[in-house]
Amino acid sequence: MSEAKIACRNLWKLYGSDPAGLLRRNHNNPSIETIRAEGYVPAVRNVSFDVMPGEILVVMGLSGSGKSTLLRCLARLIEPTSGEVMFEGRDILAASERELIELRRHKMGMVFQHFALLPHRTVLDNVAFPLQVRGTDRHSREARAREVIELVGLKGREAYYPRELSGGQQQRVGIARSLAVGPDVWFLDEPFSALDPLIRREMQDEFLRLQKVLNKTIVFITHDFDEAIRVADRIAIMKDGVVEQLGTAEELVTCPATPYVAEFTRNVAHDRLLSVRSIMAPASARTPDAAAVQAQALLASVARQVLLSERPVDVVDDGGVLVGTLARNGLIDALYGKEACA
Ligand SMILES: Nc1ncnc2c1ncn2[C@@H]1O[C@H](COP(=O)(O)OP(=O)(O)OP(=O)(O)O)[C@@H](O)[C@H]1O
Repeated sequence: MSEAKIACRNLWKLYGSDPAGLLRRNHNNPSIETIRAEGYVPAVRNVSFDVMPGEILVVMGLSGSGKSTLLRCLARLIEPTSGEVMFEGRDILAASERELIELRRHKMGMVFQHFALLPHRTVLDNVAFPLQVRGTDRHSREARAREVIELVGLKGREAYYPRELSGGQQQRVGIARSLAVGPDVWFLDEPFSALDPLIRREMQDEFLRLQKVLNKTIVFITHDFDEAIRVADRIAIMKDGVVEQLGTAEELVTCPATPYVAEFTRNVAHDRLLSVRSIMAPASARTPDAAAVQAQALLASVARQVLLSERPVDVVDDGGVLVGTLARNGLIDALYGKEACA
């Protein structure tokens, strides 16, 4: 039995007059050429993956690659054409409308790029709104709203109206609102895309800080690979509705499965992404050198030492135990040489 929080299997979403019929006529696996030739839009094609509890899965891809459709299918805001979506082991495609509403109200939080705050309500009322919808009494919902407002760093602005806040602050209100109901799962569709780069970075840091405290299961859409690297545990790269590769940022960068993935990851500075552990050579047990480097350190932070050392540098884990060595040529190969993909 899978322990995944969310699992989708063979998920399809095609737009057109009779997408289910198209799938049936083509053994549930029509080619993209057939789909297009018959006048259908291939939004999501045969996508399967698991999102584990506490994991941040980032979905990336160019505009139109199917990211939002996929995300909405996971929450069943859009009805998939076929396939399976399991939420905590429950088939949500079999859930009734009432069960779905309950699930979304209690278990799912959503934040979108253009988060529609209610303009005539204060920050406090905006954040408390989902609880009001749920029927929570005023005292409890306001207490909870104040708690999450503080969590996102907006304490003191409870009585402001959205128009009195900056874009970043408004997005924080959106985030607080989605957190008010205490969801287990968070769906974030380009939550920071509308913000300018500095604020965006600040929000990413804030988001990571929050996630450390909250430990949600998160599906996060972005079209920015730098953002993906910063926030993701794993990244799924989509093209024309298909997940071309799903893996850690390191895997995507060092072993891109397709030219499209390679194109996405081409400009990533390897030394700021790869850890010593990912390229070190194994070592047999012995006492490490005093100048050993940490296995989880980024290559950028150890490059000088390794390049200036005549001998391979020892690598130790958190506990100071020798776990490998890193030689100058190993570092040069990883940064400038040909990648070694298994
Ligand atoms: N209601 C709809 N009817 C027909 N086609 C649609 C509909 N919604 C989305 N599509 C198409 O499905 C494809 C995937 O769209 P989707 O919005 O999921 O892409 P995306 O990767 O999220 O793009 P963006 O980054 O621009 O938001 C696109 O070709 C889009 O035009």
